[in-house]
Amino acid sequence: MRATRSMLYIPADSPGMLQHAPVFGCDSILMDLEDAIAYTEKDSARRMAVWFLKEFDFKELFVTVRTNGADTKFFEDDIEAVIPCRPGAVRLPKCNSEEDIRYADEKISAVEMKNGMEIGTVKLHAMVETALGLENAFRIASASPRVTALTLGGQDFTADMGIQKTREGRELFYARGRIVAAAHAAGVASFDTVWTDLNDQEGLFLEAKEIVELGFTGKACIHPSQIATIHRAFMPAEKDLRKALRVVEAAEKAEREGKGVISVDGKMVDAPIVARSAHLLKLAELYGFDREAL
Ligand SMILES: CC(C)(COP(=O)(O)OP(=O)(O)OC[C@H]1O[C@@H](n2cnc3c(N)ncnc32)[C@H](O)[C@@H]1OP(=O)(O)O)[C@@H](O)C(=O)NCCC(=O)NCCSC(=O)C[C@@](O)(CC(=O)O)C(=O)O
Ligand SMILES: [Mg+2]
Repeated sequence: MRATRSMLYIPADSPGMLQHAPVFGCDSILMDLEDAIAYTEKDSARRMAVWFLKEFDFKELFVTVRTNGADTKFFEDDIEAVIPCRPGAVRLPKCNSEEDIRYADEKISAVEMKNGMEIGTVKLHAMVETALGLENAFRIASASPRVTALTLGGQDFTADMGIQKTREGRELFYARGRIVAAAHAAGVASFDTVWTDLNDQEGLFLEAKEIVELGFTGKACIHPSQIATIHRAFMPAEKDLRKALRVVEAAEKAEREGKGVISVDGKMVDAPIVARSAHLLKLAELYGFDREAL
């Protein structure tokens, strides 16, 4: 298991930004060929992406490439160029139905086959960015075993809905809840959308906390300064970790003594509470928490 908390978008036509990617401390990068790239720069951005994927040492970073949409004239060229470079995943924008996934899957498989790669080598992260995509979220997530994540594109989603994106984000509450549940039901990861105000770290933190509580496994970002804030939001509070540890230890002791239901701090503890506590500790350890330090 690897942490997927922070995913830094880097426009694929920015070698200056790309070359610094391994020093920022993010869990992964999203090399963008879609909306961060001007229409006239698509070909040169694609060439730059290929060069970096082949020649540059991204160290431990998981590298995802966001291609242009499956319905654009750039998509096939993107897939043809990028897949042989074996990025960890391709992020497919504006997925409206399982048909988009099947189409992309077929194209990727064909390129993998042509290049002697095992089918399914490059994973697919499906972006839900429209009301139609949201309605089809579970079908999108389960359309192919290649899909390993559902992701929300909040800017496009609000534009599609004809609503405003606010600091509080109430307008995305339903979409977030639906995406996270659809992803979980399909057994894939769920990644939240970007926070665009580079001068509002508090707003970013509150939003990141909320999406962690909803169950998202990661959040995209657009600037290196946002990475630490996202990581802070993903780390459970020390008091919750202490409580989780007490619950897990009490449950282990009860099992040794052949006891059924137990109580911790005056509250009943049953199997789902033990499972939640164990999960919280496991996540915190994945994010660098040392149980012995409590
Ligand atoms: C916003 C800005 C222009 C500001 O630049 P500025 O240069 O003014 O910033 P400064 O503070 O001056 O930078 C200080 C130093 O950091 C370096 N630096 C900055 N950003 C860096 C970075 N990302 N990676 C590495 N390095 C970086 C910079 O090079 C400089 O380095 P140096 O010169 O050496 O000192 C820049 O950040 C940027 O381009 N961001 C990515 C934008 C992007 O990809 N958008 C598309 C994805 S979202 C989308 O499509 C919505 C979505 O589809 C998706 C969804 O939600 O998932 C939906 O529908 O919602
Ligand atoms: Mg978008």
